[in-house]
Amino acid sequence: MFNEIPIVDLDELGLHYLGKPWESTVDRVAKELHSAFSTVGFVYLKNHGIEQQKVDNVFRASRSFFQLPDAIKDGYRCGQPDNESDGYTGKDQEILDDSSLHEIRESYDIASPDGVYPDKHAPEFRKTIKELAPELRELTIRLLKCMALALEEDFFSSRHQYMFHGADKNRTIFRSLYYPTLADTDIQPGVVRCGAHSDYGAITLLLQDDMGGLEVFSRGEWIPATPIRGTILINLGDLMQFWTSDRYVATVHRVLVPEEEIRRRSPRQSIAFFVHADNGVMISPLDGSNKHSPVEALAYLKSRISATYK
Ligand SMILES: O=C(O)CCC(=O)C(=O)O
Ligand SMILES: [Fe+2]
Repeated sequence: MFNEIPIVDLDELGLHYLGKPWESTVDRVAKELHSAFSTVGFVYLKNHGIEQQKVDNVFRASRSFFQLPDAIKDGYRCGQPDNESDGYTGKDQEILDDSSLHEIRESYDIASPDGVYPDKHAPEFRKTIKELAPELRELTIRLLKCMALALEEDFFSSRHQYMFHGADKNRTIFRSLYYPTLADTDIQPGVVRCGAHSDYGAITLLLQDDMGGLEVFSRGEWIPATPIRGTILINLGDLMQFWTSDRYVATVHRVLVPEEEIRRRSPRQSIAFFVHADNGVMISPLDGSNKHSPVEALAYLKSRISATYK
């Protein structure tokens, strides 16, 4: 079926493979990504070479942080002078869809391996993220190279040199997301886990637990992005849509309050690796068209963040 999220097998492009990948594999993956990004805008990657154990370790360490009392978590709030990009965001502090009454979601952001971690209260958090995030970075470089091939541009990876090297150079963020259990009073119109939005940057790598709930708006309908264990979901952000003159789409997605009581009573976790171009990169349409006005990567991100942080 056309309106489905395809699964792309990375084969020797996965991190487990150390040699040079076959040209035929690179061509196939480039074509499959191109076709998915020009239509549904989301794709599952399999055989990416990142061990599930590393993902599960981040989920476990994150849970031990998110289950702490609010007063402790608030001590790590993001957006403080000494903690501008890294740190905690609580319920309703980031509203992605203006029509939401509440967005019941918490998150913790890290912008570099040596960022600000809640070591005192969640001692495993740092170690588990330092094991996973650099692998997501490496996988991203491989994906960007493939994407550039399909667009006949050897381009994107050189615009992302400082990915996950710190917010002063690049705003790529490793985000651990936590959707707490919901009370009966939360079951009302306008209350969601994550309001409908498109991501802001170039691409997003998303790892979900098995609770489900993510939906993707494609061809006029919401389709579920059902978790497939061992895969990573990839979607595009607005800047990649601008860059490609809308050939690639930054698909809108959301996470609603689950209908089944059992799922409302369970927390949900996910990890997003939001990939941004280096701060000073000017994003203008690669085909030379004037479909979008040039915009600086960092300026665009700041304008979106200031519209969503409360
Ligand atoms: O938790 C999810 O599955 C999606 C989160 C998301 O879309 C976001 O934080 O941008
Ligand atoms: Fe998103």
